[in-house]
Amino acid sequence: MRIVDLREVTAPIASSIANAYIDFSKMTLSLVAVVTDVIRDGRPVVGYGFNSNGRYGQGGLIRERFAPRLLEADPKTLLNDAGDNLDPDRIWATLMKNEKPGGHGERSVAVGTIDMAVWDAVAKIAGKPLFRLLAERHGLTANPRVFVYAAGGYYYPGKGIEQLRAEMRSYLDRGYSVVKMKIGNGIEEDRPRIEGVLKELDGKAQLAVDANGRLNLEDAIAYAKMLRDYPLFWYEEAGDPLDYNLQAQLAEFYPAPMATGENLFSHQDARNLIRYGGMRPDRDWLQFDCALSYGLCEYQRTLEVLKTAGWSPSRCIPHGGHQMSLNIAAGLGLGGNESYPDLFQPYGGFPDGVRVEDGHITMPDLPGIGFEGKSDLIKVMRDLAA
Ligand SMILES: O=C([O-])CC(=O)C(=O)O
Ligand SMILES: [Mg+2]
Repeated sequence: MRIVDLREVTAPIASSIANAYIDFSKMTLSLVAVVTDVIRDGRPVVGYGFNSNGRYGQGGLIRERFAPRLLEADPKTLLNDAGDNLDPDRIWATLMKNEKPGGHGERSVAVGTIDMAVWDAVAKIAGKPLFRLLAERHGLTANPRVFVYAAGGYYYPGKGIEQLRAEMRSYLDRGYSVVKMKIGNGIEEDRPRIEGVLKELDGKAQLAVDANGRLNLEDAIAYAKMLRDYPLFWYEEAGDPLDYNLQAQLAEFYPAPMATGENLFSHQDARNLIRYGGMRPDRDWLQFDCALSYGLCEYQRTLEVLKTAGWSPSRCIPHGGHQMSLNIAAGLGLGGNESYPDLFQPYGGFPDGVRVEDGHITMPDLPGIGFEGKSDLIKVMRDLAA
């Protein structure tokens, strides 16, 4: 049993949306295929992975550094003790050989993308949905019903409050109970946007707001004072992701739930947020996204760090809207997952036929991560592996 190839293609996921920090006019992602010599149902098992939006494709790093490391390794060193499957942690250690600690950034995206494909292959070789495999490995009971919320509400050229309200209405109509919109371009602009959306929701769903790290301490506090007039689901990523002091100070001005963590890419950074960011385990939310942060092998270490600090995995609702985090949520008891109903296709979203009901989806029993159940996505994946 061995990995015979690792392929990468950098693909566009560009759109004309913008948050308070970046626009997505040149956004890309890496799609990878880990091809094995294991045969299931008459064809070789191929694991697939991609990074989520917000960081760009990592073709250079994957092709120059990580794929060669994996393909040059003695295949036996990448297997589990029983020799009947690949071992994700041994593969992870091989990928990260001769990498210094610290400075977690783009390489964490490259490794997270490959790691997703490896776990997909491992669950397919085991013949199980990844969420069931994960639950078994951790001695837990899987729960295929997962909370999801609808993320959107971007700034968009020429987009007025009426369009924003219509967008949010469409999420309500599709079964979501929590929706999210962007803020951070200025209180004068954002207050009427928030009030318009709340009016549209009319108490039938809750609203989360996301500043994408745009605000300095003074502005983050000014926003906090404005936002606490409204019953929000959460106030997300007010300031720079590494400014733990800002996050900690904000709690004095904002008693309601806050969320952050999508731009922290290692368990060490997650631990610093918990140690120094003043995050409150009884109400705040952690959004670490394995596809940007060294993958599920690292995410399991992050969950250990949280446990040690007294945090439940149910406080985690990852960023990114991909099926990998849906599997982790269903298998390891996270609080849910993000979803972008109208963006980043064909990568994000759910297998065909999966519907949102009362803000939840139910995972179908598909081997691996479940990409084979999403016809537009598996088509581009198979094109890469062909
Ligand atoms: O706009 C983005 O970069 C995505 C984002 O923050 C989120 O989904 O929370
Ligand atoms: Mg965000």
